[in-house]
Amino acid sequence: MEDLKPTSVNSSPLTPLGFLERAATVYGDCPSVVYEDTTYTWTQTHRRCLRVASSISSLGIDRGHVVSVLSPNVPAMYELHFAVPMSGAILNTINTRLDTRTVSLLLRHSESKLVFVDYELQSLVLEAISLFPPNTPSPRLVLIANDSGAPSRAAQLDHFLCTYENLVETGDEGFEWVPPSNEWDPITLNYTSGTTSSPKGVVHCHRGAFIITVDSLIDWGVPKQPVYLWTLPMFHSNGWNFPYGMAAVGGTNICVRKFDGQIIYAMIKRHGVTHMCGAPVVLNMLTNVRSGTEKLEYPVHILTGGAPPPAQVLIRTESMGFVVSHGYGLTETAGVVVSCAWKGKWNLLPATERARLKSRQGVRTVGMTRVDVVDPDSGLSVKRDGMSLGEIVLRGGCVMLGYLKDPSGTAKCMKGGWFYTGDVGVIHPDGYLEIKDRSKDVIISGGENLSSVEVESVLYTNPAVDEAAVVARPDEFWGETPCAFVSLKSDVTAKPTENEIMEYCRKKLPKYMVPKTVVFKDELPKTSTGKIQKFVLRQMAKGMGSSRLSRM
Ligand SMILES: Nc1ncnc2c1ncn2[C@@H]1O[C@H](COP(=O)(O)OP(=O)(O)OP(=O)(O)O)[C@@H](O)[C@H]1O
Repeated sequence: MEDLKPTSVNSSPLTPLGFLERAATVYGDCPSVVYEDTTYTWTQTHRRCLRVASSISSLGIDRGHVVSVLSPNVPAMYELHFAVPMSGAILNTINTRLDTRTVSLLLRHSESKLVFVDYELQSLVLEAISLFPPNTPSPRLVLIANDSGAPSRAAQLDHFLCTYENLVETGDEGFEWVPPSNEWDPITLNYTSGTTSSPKGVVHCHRGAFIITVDSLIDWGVPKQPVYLWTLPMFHSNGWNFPYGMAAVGGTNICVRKFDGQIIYAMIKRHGVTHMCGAPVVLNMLTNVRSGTEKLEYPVHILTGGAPPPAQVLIRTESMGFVVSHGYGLTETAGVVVSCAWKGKWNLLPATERARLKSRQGVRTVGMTRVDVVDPDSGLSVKRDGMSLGEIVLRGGCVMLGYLKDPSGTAKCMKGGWFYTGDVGVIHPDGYLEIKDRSKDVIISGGENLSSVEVESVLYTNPAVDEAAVVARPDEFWGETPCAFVSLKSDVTAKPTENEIMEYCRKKLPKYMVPKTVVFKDELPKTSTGKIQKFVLRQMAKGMGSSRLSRM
């Protein structure tokens, strides 16, 4: 059999871009993208993407160039996920809630040649470019005009080449899109959300994007033609690659510019939404605007990840009629690579036990090669006892190529055949993995490693608590002690005191894990993807000085 080798017949580069043409053939007259009063079909979406890709090409954008997009989840944002790489370029979606200085830095770092800018974000981008040092080439700009198609009143059109719709109109729908010459060609550049550090430029290739897309559909059990509500920002890790996934299964993408709990329920009712994704904060939103007695008319599937979902939040969400799946991944893996694969027999367990099991991150998805938890010193696998802590390491086809222009950062996390996640976890005897913390968030009190996530999950069981985050506060004696930041539910009449919260924890946690400080806040600081910014809280806790001194 040695003479049997890969040939051009069986080794075409893997890419998710081909899903679009197939969707147009199979689902041509079915809805592809719905936004306010506009509905496109898959035939239209296919043609619009080809037109935009041809226009991008005719602007001189070529293989390997970076094209950035700053936009909420509107149809142009969806289409650009195909149109940009179809022109051969690399898609760089930028977090729309970043400050001017960071956007400026990212545009320079990526050497972006062309930037698509939603009309609401034009001043952010124009100011970001004005911060470029002299003699730095500026990218050209295309305006994604307001929803009626006309440039907004305030649009400073003279800064822009044209509008997005101009590119659609003047483009060629017979354009032969540029396939990757090699499946390892980059397709996307995403800057991490910066929960713990300054953003790093994660580069993924066509092959990785193909693998994660197909893998995520299988893992979540997405059927053909789902109705998918875009509650996850597409700028965040390319919406876990579901823009490509929806083309693969001919789904309907329901786009929304902004949303809250009420809007989500209205969209579910209006469009018959079947699937959506979101960080645990989205689950919280859903349970805060409705009482537990108002049930959904039919089950809606929600995939949550991006931060640990507290068991209590899972219970509340499921009791409203949502079917929650839980996945874990990083920008560096392009989406969910570990998930809490559900066993039918667990349905027979009481709700609290089900939620406890579901809050575990789980096992590798079928597309991943290996996942392990290793001892940071020896590099050996930790015991599968649900207690031995180690760092979560991953290996598989959708791990990034590396960080852009950062060989030392890349080498630090990709070594010895593993990607080191920086997350601390355990493996339970049944083989399911559970995150205990990020290495930077672990609290070391009196030499004891303490999981902030475990303390938080107890705080979430307190009926008065809306959100909770626990960080280290310096302590002269213990080194560090847990400091809890808590926001209370708006309808709480008898607000608990600091001591009452501590007393509550004392009943449920070992002494060393009980927060020694409780700070009440109206709201906890979050990233654009709804993750609590622990580094901000850590700074606040540090600013309070030693917990020991403050109690003297
Ligand atoms: N299901 C989950 N449970 C617990 N934590 C999760 C889960 N999914 C993701 N995470 C956390 O989110 C991290 C990945 O987040 P992301 O790639 O969006 O960037 P970030 O880590 O927030 O930003 P930065 O790396 O700049 O700090 C993981 O390393 C993990 O800590």
